[in-house]
Amino acid sequence: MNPSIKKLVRIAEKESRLVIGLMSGTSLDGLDIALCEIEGSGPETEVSLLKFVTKPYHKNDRDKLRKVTSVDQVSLKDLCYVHTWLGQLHADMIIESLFEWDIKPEKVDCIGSHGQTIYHLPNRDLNGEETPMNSTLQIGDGDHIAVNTGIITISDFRQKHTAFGGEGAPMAPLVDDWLFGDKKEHRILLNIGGIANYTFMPAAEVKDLKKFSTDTGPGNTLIDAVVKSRFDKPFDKGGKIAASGNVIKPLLNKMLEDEWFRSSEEKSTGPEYFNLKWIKRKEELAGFSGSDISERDMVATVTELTAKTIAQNIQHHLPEKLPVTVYPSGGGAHNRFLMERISNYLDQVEVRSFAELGFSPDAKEAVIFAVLANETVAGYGFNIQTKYGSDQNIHFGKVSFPA
Ligand SMILES: Nc1ncnc2c1ncn2[C@@H]1O[C@H](COP(=O)(O)OP(=O)(O)OP(=O)(O)O)[C@@H](O)[C@H]1O
Ligand SMILES: CC(=O)N[C@H]1[C@@H]2OC[C@@H](O2)[C@@H](O)[C@@H]1O[C@H](C)C(=O)O
Repeated sequence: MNPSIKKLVRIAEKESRLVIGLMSGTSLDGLDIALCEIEGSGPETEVSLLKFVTKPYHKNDRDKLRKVTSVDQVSLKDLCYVHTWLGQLHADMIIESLFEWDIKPEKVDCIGSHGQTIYHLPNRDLNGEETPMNSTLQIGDGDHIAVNTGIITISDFRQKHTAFGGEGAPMAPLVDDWLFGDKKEHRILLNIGGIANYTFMPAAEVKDLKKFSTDTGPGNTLIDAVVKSRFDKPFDKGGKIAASGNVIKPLLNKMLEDEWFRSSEEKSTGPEYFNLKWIKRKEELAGFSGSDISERDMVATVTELTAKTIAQNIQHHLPEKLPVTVYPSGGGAHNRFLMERISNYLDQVEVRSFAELGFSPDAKEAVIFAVLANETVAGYGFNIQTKYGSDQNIHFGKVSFPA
């Protein structure tokens, strides 16, 4: 037997595994690395987060990634190179972190790597011609991570989802209830990354309510884009700029009329859709020209749009008056003004710190990819509700061996 397969079987049979989860999000701030001890699989999965770090991308790294991420035109030469280079960079970051934590790579059973989404194209894409299939593309090659760390690596999780007719996102909801569901409390896990998404997990004791999850639209992506282009800062710390501006109502209303917000089913999106060009189109539709709206008012307006679209989506899917607790994660949870605005719209919910669920909110997505990898190696997989996938269990990701 291939010795690598033999090793994989041994790992699958262990009672608990040491798994590294990796997430490189849309805001390109760095690579999140979560070292987890995972016992069991499926709904019985238990995770202890042993170590967590975000290894920041240097400016040069970020520039390389920006050249190929969410852009319409790309040089194939750049793309080919960045795919390999990023796998190598992630491997280096893992080795460096393990060294800093004084943990030998041989101790780690496997890595679950999300990679970098460079384009996300659900067929509902509304920017131009409709595509007949959902597609999405993540780079940062798994073989390079496996070879350069010596650790079995599972990567490219989203393709199987699209192969089964799904949009390839959001995937966190697949395991959110295993890790964070509660018997008595109705919970919402709200992640505000570049894009915002949430999972509504009804209390397990209540049988007639269903889990629901979706992207809600922009998280930090429009706020960051405006702040970067008009203030030359990476983001609006604490939402201070937004708090000092006025919401331009006619523009906000034009934005809210966007077709993407209309459908109330589970859906996904990305910065390919919500970006500066999108804002410019809405300005024109509302009868403004580029210089009519002050920088601060523009940040206030896109912050209000973000808050309102998150809150409206949640409200639409919650049974009236149901008491729900929201646990926010992702960088946007640090934007105090944005969080205040969301709470303002949602009077039936209580907001509590995600840390009460056991670990830092910043680690959540990396932990999710550790759990998805654990499931690929040792679990029964997922019965997902897509066009073709409701009567069989499927696993996500591709396995790369170090040799
Ligand atoms: N103190 C803060 N105040 C306001 N915003 C903040 C703060 N800290 C982080 N953010 C926001 O969070 C962003 C980073 O969030 P995060 O790391 O969750 O995104 P990501 O993982 O790249 O996104 P995604 O989940 O969409 O892939 C920053 O770009 C910024 O907009
Ligand atoms: C295509 C892609 O990378 N989507 C990300 C992104 O970041 C947040 C939101 O948009 C979500 O759809 C997804 O990530 C999380 C981890 C998910 O799949 O659940």
